[in-house]
Amino acid sequence: MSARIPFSRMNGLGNEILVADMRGRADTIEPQAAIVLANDTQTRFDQIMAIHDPQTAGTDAFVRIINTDGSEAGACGNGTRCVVHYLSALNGQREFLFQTKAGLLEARALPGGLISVDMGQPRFDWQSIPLAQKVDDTNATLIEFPLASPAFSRAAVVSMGNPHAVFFVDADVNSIALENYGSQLEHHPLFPDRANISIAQVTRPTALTMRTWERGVGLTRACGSAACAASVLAARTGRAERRIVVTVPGGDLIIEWRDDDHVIMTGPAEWEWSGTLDPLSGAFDRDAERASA
Ligand SMILES: N[C@H](CCC[C@H](N)C(=O)O)C(=O)O
Repeated sequence: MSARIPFSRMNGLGNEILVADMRGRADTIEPQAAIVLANDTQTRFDQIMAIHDPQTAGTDAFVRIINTDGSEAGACGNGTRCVVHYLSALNGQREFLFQTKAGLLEARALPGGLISVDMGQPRFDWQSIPLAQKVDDTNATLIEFPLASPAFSRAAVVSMGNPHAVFFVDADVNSIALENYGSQLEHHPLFPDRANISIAQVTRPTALTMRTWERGVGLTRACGSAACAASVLAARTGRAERRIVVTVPGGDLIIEWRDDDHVIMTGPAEWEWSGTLDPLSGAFDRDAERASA
């Protein structure tokens, strides 16, 4: 019988996150446990952020990112802010260095409650995204996806530690039925590791609005790494400045693509409730309600 795992149900602008504290343990949350948690209305999640003991000197933790379908990702902006909120509430620490399977992420709890994450440098070369074949990206090539929809068919692509395709549109993103095309595009043969699919409308050089169909999840209310991807691609294609407010269904993020090529994402994280879970069965219980952390 494995000891139960402390976890917190949180969200980053409505991106539903379970933060599981696996530190001091050698086990993981088994796939069947993740399926049970994903199918319970109380614990359904877009991602599980599993905090493990550091694997590299100088880092605070190794963080595994698990999507609803059990697939693992290399980046999760909203989830990383939730991990900062969780750890900072435990011991007051405000500066963190996390390792994920895509690299290192510096993060900081700011005065006033917002959290900023250095999401690293964007990767534009086709092998890093990855794409199944070479695509000339000298001008951030827009790749043609002949779709039934007249609303969008040409995407720019980038990796933020995870693969993103962003379709820039002139229409209100809430008027486009992304759910009708998301799965087909997520699984497009050009994306050997699948891809996160976003539609984005640049409304001013310093503002864009977007929605995302997430790889391994589907439509979500926010996707932090997609907000970074859309901002970088908007700047790279001359649509926007390098510091921009990104509006997603769950709220606003501030994204800055710094001159040192690092992409800084700043936004909130919200604690909802805490409990413990069984890593084998996915059975869980909730702690007595307490004031928000
Ligand atoms: N579904 C994404 C991982 C989570 C990204 C998103 N929740 C974020 O805030 O960045 C992927 O498979 O690449």
